[in-house]
Amino acid sequence: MEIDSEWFESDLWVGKEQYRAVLNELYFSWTEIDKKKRERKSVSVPLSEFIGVEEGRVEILPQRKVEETERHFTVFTVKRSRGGRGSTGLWTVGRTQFCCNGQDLRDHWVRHLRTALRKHGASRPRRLLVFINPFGGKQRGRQIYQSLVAPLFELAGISAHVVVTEKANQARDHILKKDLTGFDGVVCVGGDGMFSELLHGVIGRTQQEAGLSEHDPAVTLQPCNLHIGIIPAGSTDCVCFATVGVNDPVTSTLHIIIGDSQPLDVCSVHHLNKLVRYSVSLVGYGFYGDVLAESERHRWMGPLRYDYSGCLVYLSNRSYAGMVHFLPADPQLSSPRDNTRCLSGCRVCSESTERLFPQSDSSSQYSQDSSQSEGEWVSTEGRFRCVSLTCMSSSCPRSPLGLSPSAHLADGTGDLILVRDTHPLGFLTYLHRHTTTEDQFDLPFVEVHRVKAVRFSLPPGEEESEGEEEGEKVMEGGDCKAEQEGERGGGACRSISRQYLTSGGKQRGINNHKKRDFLCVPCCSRAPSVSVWNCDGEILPYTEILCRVHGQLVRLFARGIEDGAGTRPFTGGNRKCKGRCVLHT
Ligand SMILES: Nc1ncnc2c1ncn2[C@@H]1O[C@H](COP(=O)(O)OP(=O)(O)OP(=O)(O)O)[C@@H](O)[C@H]1O
Repeated sequence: MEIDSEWFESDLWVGKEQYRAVLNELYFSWTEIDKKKRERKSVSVPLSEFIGVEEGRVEILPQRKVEETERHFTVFTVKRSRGGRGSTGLWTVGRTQFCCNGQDLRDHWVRHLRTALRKHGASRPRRLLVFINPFGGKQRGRQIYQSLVAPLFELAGISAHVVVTEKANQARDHILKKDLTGFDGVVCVGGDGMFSELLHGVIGRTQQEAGLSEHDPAVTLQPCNLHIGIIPAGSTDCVCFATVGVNDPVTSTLHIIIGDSQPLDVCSVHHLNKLVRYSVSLVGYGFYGDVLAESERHRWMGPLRYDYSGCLVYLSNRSYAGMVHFLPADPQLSSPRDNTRCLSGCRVCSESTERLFPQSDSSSQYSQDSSQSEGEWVSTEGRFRCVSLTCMSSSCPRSPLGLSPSAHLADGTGDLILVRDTHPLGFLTYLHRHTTTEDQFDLPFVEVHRVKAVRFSLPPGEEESEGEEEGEKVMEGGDCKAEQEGERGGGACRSISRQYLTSGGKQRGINNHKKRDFLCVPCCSRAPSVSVWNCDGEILPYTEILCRVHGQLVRLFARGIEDGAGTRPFTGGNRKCKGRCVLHT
């Protein structure tokens, strides 16, 4: 029966059918034996997608139920949910109950399967630090964790230390300051805001340990070893959607359990020599900044505020003067208009690994005082409807292909989209194309560039005043000191955005725009000459910024979007995404 230590096979029963089951070094498979049947059922599960094995007849979800019998064992595997057009990206727990002809054989199977799992699961996490935001989304974080995630972690033999947060930035500070020895990863149960906390914590901690200053825009940041997992439970789960293909807690849990690893580019945002924030999806000025800022004034409206603000901002018909300098990426490697999609196992991303950390002295390139003459920087100026930098496609339910459909998750570049001032109908066409498959870059007033860095400045005479900035909030470890800790919906920059709006923008030190009354009604207020930056759904306190893409800086427990699963709508939560990914009009 036993061939060698890797192989094991015997006859087994599933229900009333008899099967020949085989375990080899890569697969566990079982094939129907009935000789009369023409088409015999055969199932083969790669060990990499094997979750666990239990003695007896066992159910895990929706509730754990165990029927202890001597001859049965139950295996749990990843099961892909299939729709009409193939994989949907949604994973469920596959469960098969096997019956043996005696307890000895049952015990042999359980032992062999557990040994095979241990052997092939070297990259799987054993110990995780989990942060639950009890107030995220529909406030179901705790329930989602207890009913869907914890039982699967237990089945897979993962031990989790759980922290239910009591205030904003607790997760970030915990990661920055506490002993993390023995943890293989950190997981958040919440939305994009919680993910951002983990992102800042993990990056900050790694740089601290490497003795690197995050405030130096020229420094080559140390890639982070600690993986980040996202269990979607927020009102916006765009990062999860973009890296897994769906926002489903069970799917994300299974990606964590099997130790999937998706590297992710991160964009650092600096003002002078201060780190302002990290972003993984959108850094947007003009329209996207205005929509976010405007929506903050209407929080009382709930999710409707995004649609309302989108319409209001569109009707206000604004454009902003600015100077954009960018460092183009190598056009031989990929292009934002090459009609490719970054899918699981993406060739462009995997080939980029070798060239991501060049040993060049690039400090002068990233200085905010650098001019076009230095290096390969390109400059352009004018009036823009919006200036957007995205490190991923930023697809979301309203924009299934995203802000930049061919952007890559981990190739060390971002896509810079410049939408120049145009007539309202032209801009509406641009916005509308995000919701269809029409090429949004095929418009005369739109430019897209694949870049490694971007610097934005105001035209001469409109610069931010340095003196006033001294008294402003200074970012430490990627966030603002002036945060209002514990505030629901926290995030330092969110509190800034409110302060900013109530103070008419004075604290940002904009020279020429003494009072910023933002939008009153579309045409009754004098148009401001500066907008604000929307950085993954948070308002930045500076206008003149330097963005730099750090290739594969962090790793998520994910594998990118599997082929055929890219355009599935959100499975839960609502359809708002705060102009983090794409507009709400
Ligand atoms: N216990 C807490 N109390 C208040 N705020 C918290 C708490 N825990 C985390 N936060 C903050 O709440 C913010 C939003 O959380 P999260 O992203 O999980 O939910 P969300 O519903 O998607 O949020 P939103 O749509 O308001 O951004 C995060 O920026 C986080 O810093």
